[in-house]
Amino acid sequence: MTRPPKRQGGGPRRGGRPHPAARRRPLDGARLTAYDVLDGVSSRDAYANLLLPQLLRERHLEPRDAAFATQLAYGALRARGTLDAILTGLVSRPLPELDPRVLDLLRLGAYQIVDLRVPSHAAVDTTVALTRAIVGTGASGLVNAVLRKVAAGGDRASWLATLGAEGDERLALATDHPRWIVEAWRDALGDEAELEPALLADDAAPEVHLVARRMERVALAEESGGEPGPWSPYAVRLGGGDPGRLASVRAGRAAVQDEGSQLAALLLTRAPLEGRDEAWLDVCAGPGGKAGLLAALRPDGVRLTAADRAPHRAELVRQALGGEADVEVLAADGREPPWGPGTFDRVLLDAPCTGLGALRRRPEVRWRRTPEDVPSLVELQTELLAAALASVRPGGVLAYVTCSPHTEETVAVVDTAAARDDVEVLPVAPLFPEVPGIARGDHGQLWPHRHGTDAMFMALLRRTR
Ligand SMILES: C[S@@+](CC[C@H](N)C(=O)[O-])C[C@H]1O[C@@H](n2cnc3c(N)ncnc32)[C@H](O)[C@@H]1O
Repeated sequence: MTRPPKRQGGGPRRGGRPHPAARRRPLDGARLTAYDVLDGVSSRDAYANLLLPQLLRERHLEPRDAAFATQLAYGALRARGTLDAILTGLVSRPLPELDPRVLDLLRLGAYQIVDLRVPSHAAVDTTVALTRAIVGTGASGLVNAVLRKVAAGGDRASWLATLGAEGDERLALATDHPRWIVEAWRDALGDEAELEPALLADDAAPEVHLVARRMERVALAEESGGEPGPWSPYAVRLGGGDPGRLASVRAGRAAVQDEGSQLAALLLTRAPLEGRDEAWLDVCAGPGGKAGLLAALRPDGVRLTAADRAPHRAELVRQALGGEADVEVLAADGREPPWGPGTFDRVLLDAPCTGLGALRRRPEVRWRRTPEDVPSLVELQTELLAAALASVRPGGVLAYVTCSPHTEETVAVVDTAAARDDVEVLPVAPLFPEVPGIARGDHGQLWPHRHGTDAMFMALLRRTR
């Protein structure tokens, strides 16, 4: 399996407002911005998907430079495992002993050489200039020498051959995933032939998906220049551009939302219900993506309650639902809810999780998460699910959703709940006849290589009494 060819980056360009490091001579704005993102992630635990847009706004990069900065920053963060494996053999000291700024500069330069195939003189010269400005002349010699060796080793395919990795180690390096995530995806997929395509799809930059919440999707497609999404009747997929500029998005009639998340909200609305259908609950609603779609899709007269434990996330939900009638937003812990048992007819539990299915959007998260994160999340998910089931009236339904396919966080959590004698599992796939390949046993599982969405898991449970 080969990686899709990636666009080549250009040479030095003019940037926007100068960085402190650029006082003496102008530096390449795109590469400097990418470096600042890598540095923020390494030194301050910043989130790239928040830091990068902030820097792009502040620096007023031209669209082409902004696109290159994004490709560089996200790509180098995703590829960290492979880049470090290459650099380890070329630096005399262990990588953690290097000045962290030098390590990030080496990663940035090496990424351009092995993955973007930027001409090596451009990649080396611009990185050496950045090193001189950011760290000092002393470090630039090391960066120059190491990057020349990276260039001499060729592209990623040549380097993988040189590193001699086999089996899961090769898969991990070829697809930019830590090995434990490779294993978790294999376990969840259950199909070895699909594993590499799945991981490669998880390593590609995602399209932007929009949701038409309070407007016709055809009008949104026209306004945005996008195409209707294949699965959700409300989805529009965009090839590029800044969705924040769209009048419909600014007015709240549309929003950015992965098509998989749209299907998760749709699942709750499609679940068969007997009797009353008046009260819906979104237990873990922040920042309000699915609650926004639920509010738009509910029949007249349905009251929507949306909660989140974190007050600032509840505030984001309030903003997302601004102007909607019959909604209540609460800052509340779903394990000790302020509402009574059996209050709701339909409940969505979009549980906090490792996010292993949404790695495309958060490039550094794959290296931040560890297997040790899983047990405490499973405990929280199990408690939240038990409490959420208590909030459903007999005959009512609950959708349990995670943006992770990890079996412990998904099937195993649902199995524990389904062992109760007042709960039955409802099959998901029959509710989505238009979505092939969604069944994971009785549950639903979307995949980036099959559906072009995040790897979203969904299960449907009914309270029998
Ligand atoms: C996966 S996110 C929800 C995403 C949201 N449904 C959307 O579509 O925008 C999980 C949320 O659960 C919240 N959360 C974590 N623990 C919680 C708890 N004990 N009770 C309620 N919310 C909790 C987190 O603050 C986070 O906002």
